[in-house]
Amino acid sequence: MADSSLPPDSLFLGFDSSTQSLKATVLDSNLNVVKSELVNFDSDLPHYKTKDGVYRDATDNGKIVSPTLMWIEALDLVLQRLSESELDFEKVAAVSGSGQQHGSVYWKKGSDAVLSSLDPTKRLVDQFGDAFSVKESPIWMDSSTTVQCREIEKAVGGALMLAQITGSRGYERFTGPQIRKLYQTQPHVYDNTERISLVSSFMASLFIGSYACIDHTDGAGMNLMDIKQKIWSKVALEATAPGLEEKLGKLAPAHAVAGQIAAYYADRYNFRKSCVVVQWSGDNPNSLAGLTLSIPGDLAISLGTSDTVFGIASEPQPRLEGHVFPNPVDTKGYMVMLCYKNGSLAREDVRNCHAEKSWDAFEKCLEQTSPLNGGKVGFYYKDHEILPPLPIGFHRYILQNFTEDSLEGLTEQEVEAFDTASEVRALVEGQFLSMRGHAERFGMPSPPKRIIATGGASANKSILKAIASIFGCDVYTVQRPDSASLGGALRAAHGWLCNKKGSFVPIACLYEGKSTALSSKLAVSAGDQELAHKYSLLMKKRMELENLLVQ
Ligand SMILES: O=C(CO)[C@@H](O)[C@H](O)CF
Repeated sequence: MADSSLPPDSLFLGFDSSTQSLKATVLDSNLNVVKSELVNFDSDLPHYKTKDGVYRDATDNGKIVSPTLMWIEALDLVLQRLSESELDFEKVAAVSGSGQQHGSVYWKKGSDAVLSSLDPTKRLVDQFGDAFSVKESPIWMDSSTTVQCREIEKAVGGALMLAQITGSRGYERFTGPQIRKLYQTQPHVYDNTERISLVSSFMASLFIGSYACIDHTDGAGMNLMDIKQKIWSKVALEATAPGLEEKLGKLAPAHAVAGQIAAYYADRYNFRKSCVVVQWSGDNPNSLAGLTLSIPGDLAISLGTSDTVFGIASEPQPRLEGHVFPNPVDTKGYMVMLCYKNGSLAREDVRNCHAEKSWDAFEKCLEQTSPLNGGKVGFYYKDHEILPPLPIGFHRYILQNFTEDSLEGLTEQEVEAFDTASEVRALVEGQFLSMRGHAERFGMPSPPKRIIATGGASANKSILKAIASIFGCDVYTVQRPDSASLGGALRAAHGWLCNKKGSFVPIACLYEGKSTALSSKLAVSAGDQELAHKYSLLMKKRMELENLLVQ
């Protein structure tokens, strides 16, 4: 394996600009976490008046956005907090990070001049007040572009064709449909936009003081990039909006250096001038890196604002469900993923409605109820769901003649509510039964060799037990639930090493054989296989009920 030595006294700084917060993680050259900071948008930046980091526009069906300047001010604040924690910025050799996928930032004409002349005596947020043609960025929770999805699909030859070209069929949250909606509804704003960034490349641009490229992995979350050739797809661009390629700029590999850190950071925070900024990428791709997911049979489940299931694949096999992205840390491989919108916010909603707003009470409800929930099956869509594409709504069924061992003669009765404890279990089992059902439909390993769980809810043992029972495999966790910012720091080190070697170096050479913050440990052993079989029957019934809801 190549020499993986990182300079002994160097640090690697990773960020995660997600839906609700901006996190920072600092790794030393042994890949141990030496510092971490977090800025929560709602509580630390209350003057933006977001809820869970977003604005839900009640009038425009499904429109969900976030104030672009809030993300910038969060960066000012997290750097200030790192400075107050006495981080020696001079030791930082490389910076990288992750951004929530699909979100888009619209730079007004002339803003490259602002980026390239930042005044170190001022905060960043005080210098970008007039830099954006769109002040509130559409983000991944938005579901207002169904029309644009169908138009783009039709123009390229259908949903499956778009998936085969770009890795996904048209999805409302994807950047291409969002751009098309802007072009159609605000053409003057579109014309006045000189660069369109993803959240990932937007944050990288702030660090290098010029427009950063979009990377091959996050670029696959746009319905615009050819995932095999890793170039912009001409047919997809033309189906979306005119003159788009010029506004997107060039693509680059996720491990490439986006640029040298801007003088602003050396002057204001004492970063070394030679500090490199490695391409940022999407949050889930960074989590894949942070979890060191490299075994084909493994699956990761990330329990954050969104819930995602992802793994690696050697060949892209896009379908009408799910997503395929180039692997951010393997130039030949791919990442496969499912995404759910009703993740942590749905769990919090059920906790608040049925478990006294307490995670302890939530956990007690799970412990007081039995696996399979006596045949009580629920669908909890507080927000418009992605998988399956269903509107806001709650659906509850009690399976009649439920024997756990057979679907024979099984009928279902729809009800308004379950008892409190069953509501909690129905939500949890419903989320993971759906994941298992759609993972199998997407061709993901079933059962997986093991599941590595990350994200806030991965600290909840009862939830991990449900995952182990439903998937019938061991469940591992990592030391830290913030795998995206950890992945950002690891990718900073990886990109630094590739840059030093002048060629791609397998990321495993950084951590193989070492015990680091990236190591995972067994949290819950696989449930008994008989129970997993019973869950497979319940899953089949649930998928039938879901199909009826979708029709
Ligand atoms: O839309 C998603 C992935 O496709 C979400 O997981 C966002 O990346 C969350 F920020």
